[in-house]
Amino acid sequence: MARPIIVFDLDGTLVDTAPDLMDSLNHTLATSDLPAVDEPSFRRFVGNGGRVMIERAFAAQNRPLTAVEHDRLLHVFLEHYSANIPGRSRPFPGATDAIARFESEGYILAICTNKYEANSLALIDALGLSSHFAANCGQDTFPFRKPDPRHLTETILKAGGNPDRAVMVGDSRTDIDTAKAAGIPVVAVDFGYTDRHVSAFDPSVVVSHFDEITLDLAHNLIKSAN
Ligand SMILES: O=C(O)COP(=O)(O)O
Ligand SMILES: [Mg+2]
Repeated sequence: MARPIIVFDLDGTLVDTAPDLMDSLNHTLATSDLPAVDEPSFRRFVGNGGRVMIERAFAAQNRPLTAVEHDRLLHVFLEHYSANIPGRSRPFPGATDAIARFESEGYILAICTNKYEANSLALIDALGLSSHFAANCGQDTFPFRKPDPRHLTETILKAGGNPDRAVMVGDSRTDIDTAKAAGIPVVAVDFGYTDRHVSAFDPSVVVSHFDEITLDLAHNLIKSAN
């Protein structure tokens, strides 16, 4: 039987990137004379990549944003963010133990993120975690991205996995919608970046710590999905 696969979202799930994303967003907004966003606002803006984050920050202040300015700001954001990797970003408590747990059980591990692929690769590398992941697919890896379910299914295939023997772990509505559209069970963590509690989006299960993502839980989710 094919090896099972566990696919992690990155920002707000595997790694607490909020301090750095927020620094870069605020640096970017300052170049347009917009005030800095606070943490609760940031949590509403993140989840669909840098371009959408900037768009939402402008919309929240009722500030118009031209396409040219949007492009310029995305460039400023990405320059600042990529120059500061890994910054203060660290894996969430229990994340590296969970990686070891699933790896030693023979699971394939992968990342499916709406970060740009280069930034996802650089961050995971800077944290010394690259060797654990068979695939690390960002918003620009394929011509589609979360919530398009193909971002998840193609990540699984690229990692050498089988979508019928897969489980996703994510922190946002985007992840949950993606996994559900792909017919793949999804564990929602409740410590990530979302303005509404993840239970509102009807994931397979909600956990508050990586220790709760046991081998039994993953096994049962995969079994019940088939
Ligand atoms: O950077 C974002 O906006 C989202 O990234 P994620 O898909 O890893 O949560
Ligand atoms: Mg996320």
